[in-house]
Amino acid sequence: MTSLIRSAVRRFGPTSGLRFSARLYSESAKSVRRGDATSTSKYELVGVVVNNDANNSSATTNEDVSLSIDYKARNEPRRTTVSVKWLRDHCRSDTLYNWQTRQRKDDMTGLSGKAQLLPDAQASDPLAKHGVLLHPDSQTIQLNWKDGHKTVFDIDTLLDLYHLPADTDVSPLQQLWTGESLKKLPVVEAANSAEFAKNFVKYGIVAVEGVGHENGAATKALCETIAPFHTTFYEDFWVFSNQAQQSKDEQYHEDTAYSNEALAPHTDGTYFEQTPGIQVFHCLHPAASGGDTILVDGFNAVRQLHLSNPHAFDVLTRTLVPHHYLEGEVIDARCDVFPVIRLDSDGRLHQVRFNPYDRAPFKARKGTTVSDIADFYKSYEALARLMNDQSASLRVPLRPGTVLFIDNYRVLHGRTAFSGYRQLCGCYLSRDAFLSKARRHIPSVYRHDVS
Ligand SMILES: C[N+](C)(C)CCCC[C@H](N)C(=O)O
Ligand SMILES: O=C(O)CCC(=O)C(=O)O
Repeated sequence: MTSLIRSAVRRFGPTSGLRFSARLYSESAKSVRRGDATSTSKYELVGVVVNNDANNSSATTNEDVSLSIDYKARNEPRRTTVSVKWLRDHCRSDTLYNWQTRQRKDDMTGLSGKAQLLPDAQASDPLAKHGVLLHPDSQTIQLNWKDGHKTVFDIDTLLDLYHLPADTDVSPLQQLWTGESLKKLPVVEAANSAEFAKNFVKYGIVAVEGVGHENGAATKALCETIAPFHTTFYEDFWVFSNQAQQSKDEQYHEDTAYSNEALAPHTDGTYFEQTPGIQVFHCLHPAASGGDTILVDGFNAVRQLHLSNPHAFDVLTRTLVPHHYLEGEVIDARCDVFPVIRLDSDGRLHQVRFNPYDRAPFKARKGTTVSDIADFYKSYEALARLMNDQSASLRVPLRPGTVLFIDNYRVLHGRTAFSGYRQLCGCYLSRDAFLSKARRHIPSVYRHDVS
């Protein structure tokens, strides 16, 4: 079956095939890309091959059919192959897609039966015999389905929906940094503002100055204007120090954060399934010496790892690492369902969960070999070295009045050892709630380019 179709395309050749099909199919299909109809195409549709990928190649109604689409990107010939099920599922016709709400209308109970092309034995064009029509004028591909529905994709919309973004590993709104490139904390006038949101999304850190520091009250009030608390067993808001154990006004837990020891860069809450998304620090009483805050762009470090040691990157995106929080013998929290590097479905960096201190015992798992474990340690160590590379970190002596907001999905924090009494207040805030409100300030993060 495939060989027949291929030869048909080969006989006419993609371009001539296009001319051929142009002769047969003059109607211009309605492009499914909404918005500026005059936008110039990013791609040039060259040709299509219908592949019947089923073993029993005699089946004509087999749903294991795919289209290989030949196109040009910046005049370079490319090919992508897409299942007809995908094409039916992503149809943007008003019948199958609610353009008002940008939601599909189908309940997915019958995709297999619906994703069947309608052959046309009378057609002379080899593609049309399989229910596929090319419309070169509108650079579109039309699929005629057995249930009578017609799907039309313009080549740009199809490829935008189907392909991963250009090989960028972060959102275009994020700017990765090192201490050397960023040099200082991004400071904004007001917390609940567009500037605050844009800087938080861009750098993963942002600070507000001039906040009252007699106690934690002004900081807490400020945080409440930004997002709901992400409450945990640490409660909503805290004031803590290295002498908290002796103080009735400060929160104390059995954790090195409540000491004067140095803390290497880490993210908090790796032992929660939902990691606290925003970490807030306000130093109310600086140490006699030391106690500087260390900040590292974890996404930048992970990108360096991807470039220098792709195998280690791969290991850390797929090895689930257990973390826990213990108070004495009691395990207050444990999570072992996430890797250190979480990618989103586009392959972009979504979250770094890196806390060497809070890792739980690495249990021997079925199917995990000793060399897998050795591989993991080599990979984790490689990332740890990048996270602790001093040239990568931004060192900030937090002072009373300056409140620091950290994206705990991306930026790691730590501190240098210190002497004397050092008091901080802060909290975790809901990152989802914050980002959902931020959309009015940074619409391009959320607006559909192609829905
Ligand atoms: C922020 N606050 C002081 C409440 C928590 C301190 C404990 C942090 C814990 N080791 C972690 O990394 O998650
Ligand atoms: O004391 C600091 O500056 C940071 C403490 C810390 O890492 C934490 O509370 O998670």
